[in-house]
Amino acid sequence: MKLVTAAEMQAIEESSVEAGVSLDDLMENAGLAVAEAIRDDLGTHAELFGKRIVILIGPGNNGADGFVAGRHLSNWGAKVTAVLCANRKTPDLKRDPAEQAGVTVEDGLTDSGTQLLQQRLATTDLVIDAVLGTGASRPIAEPLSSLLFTVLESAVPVVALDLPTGLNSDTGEYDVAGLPAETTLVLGYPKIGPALSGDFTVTGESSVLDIGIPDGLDSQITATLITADDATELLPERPIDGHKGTFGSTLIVGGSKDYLGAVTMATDAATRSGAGLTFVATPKSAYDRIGGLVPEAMYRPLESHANGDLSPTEAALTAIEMASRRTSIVVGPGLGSNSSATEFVSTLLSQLQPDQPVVLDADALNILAKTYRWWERFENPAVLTPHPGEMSRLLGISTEQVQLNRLAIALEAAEKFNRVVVLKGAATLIASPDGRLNVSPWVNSGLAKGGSGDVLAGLLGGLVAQQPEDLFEMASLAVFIHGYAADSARSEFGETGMRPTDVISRLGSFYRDTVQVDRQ
Ligand SMILES: NC(=O)C1=CN([C@@H]2O[C@H](COP(=O)(O)OP(=O)(O)OC[C@H]3O[C@@H](n4cnc5c(N)ncnc54)[C@H](OP(=O)(O)O)[C@@H]3O)[C@@H](O)[C@H]2O)[C@@H](O)CC1
Ligand SMILES: [K+]
Repeated sequence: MKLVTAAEMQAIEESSVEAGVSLDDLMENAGLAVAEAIRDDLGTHAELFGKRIVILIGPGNNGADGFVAGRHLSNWGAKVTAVLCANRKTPDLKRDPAEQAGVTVEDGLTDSGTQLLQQRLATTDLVIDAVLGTGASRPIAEPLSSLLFTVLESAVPVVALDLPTGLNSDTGEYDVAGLPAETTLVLGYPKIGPALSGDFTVTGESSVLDIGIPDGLDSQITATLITADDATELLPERPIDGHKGTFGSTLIVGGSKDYLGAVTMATDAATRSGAGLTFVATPKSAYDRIGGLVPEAMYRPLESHANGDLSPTEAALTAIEMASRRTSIVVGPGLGSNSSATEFVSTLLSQLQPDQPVVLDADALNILAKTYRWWERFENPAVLTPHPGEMSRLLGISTEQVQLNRLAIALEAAEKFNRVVVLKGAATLIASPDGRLNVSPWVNSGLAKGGSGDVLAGLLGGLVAQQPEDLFEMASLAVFIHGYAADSARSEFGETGMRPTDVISRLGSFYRDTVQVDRQ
């Protein structure tokens, strides 16, 4: 499912006009679709008759849509009052027809406006928020903030038209002076901001309404929300007569004397990915304590000094030998980033067969961030899986800068490094150097715990092992499956109580559920 930015929606509007569907057509379609959705939600025309509806009208086209919806609702028997929450341009083309259809227009901007609205709300069944849509451009100020607060206090149910006022369509940032909705009726395409924030307390339940945008214009949209159907399509084939060689093999390079859990979780996750074989290369100091912990995997120690640190040159030779017949390699979980680990990673990456796909996670990313123009030092196709802190180090900017514009940052990093980038966070983003961008539908604070990233890296390594040509697709699939399993862990333990190991044990559930659907 495509997700639009405000600028893309604007461009689509312009292309619609060129294709013969005018802005007026779109607004008429939008207003009618909103009115129909409200009527259908109530059940019948009879239910709508006599209902008291207040429409909050803003300064732009969102407000114009509100007038069109009000016109239809009034024609169908509702008692509609449009409350002006901003000055509107004259002539106000959608206002006159609405008034002719019986809509009462009141000015919310006068001194007595808020008081009048307060009285009216006492007998109002429904508020339609047509104040701001995709054109919101600055913080909400007086007198609008008081008007919106009056509505919020009244506890009358709110239906937002296109977006709840205060919710930024691109970033998902929410202005606390805004108006949360019970329902959001989204026009044409879902907006990317709400998907990125994942805060459904602001949008309530969303549905997307068809407003008659001509077909074929969505190629202008960069971002796609990954749906369960998309993920099902991406699952690597599992031929009935396949053997373990059919499903590829992954090598996980990680662990250190100080960090033992990360590589174990990545390995455990890889064994639930469907890959045929999982190998682990871990420093001798770690091998002595965790070697064999995941019984399905094959472990080998990497040469270490007496103090437990890697012996970089010999260890890299061993890892390269182990990597030689593997169809994917994961580097990073728990590896540490001291000088031995840094030299080891540099040597390993520069000597791998250049067509071998690599998943770079955790400490591998911190090591690369310290390496001058690392992206030119090896040729291998790769997926990088940074969290915002790791991304800030990779790009040399602050974490706040990353968080403020995650979409652009993910795309910029993918293009600059010429690698697939998974920018983790609420609604993880997957960006490809060719400009494609997928958005995870999962938002789950239960994943904000040490170990979640290791699980994702191992799962991804195992998926890439099965389909090494399709890094963007496998990264998107891994993020989806990881989120799906985490959702199941959340239903059992809650966001507070769930652990990364609970996610691992549920990684198989998406395959199981999908296969069951397939066979029904
Ligand atoms: N694109 C499409 O295909 C279609 C779009 N459609 C509809 O159009 C909507 C977008 O319309 P829009 O561009 O007129 O923007 P909208 O949100 O109504 O308001 C912009 C106005 O608000 C003002 N303003 C900004 N921030 C503010 C603040 N904090 N407090 C107060 N004022 C503020 C801003 O002022 P400015 O920034 O210019 O100073 C400007 O005057 C879209 O959501 C959908 O409903 C459909 O009808 C048909 C198909
Ligand atoms: K709105």
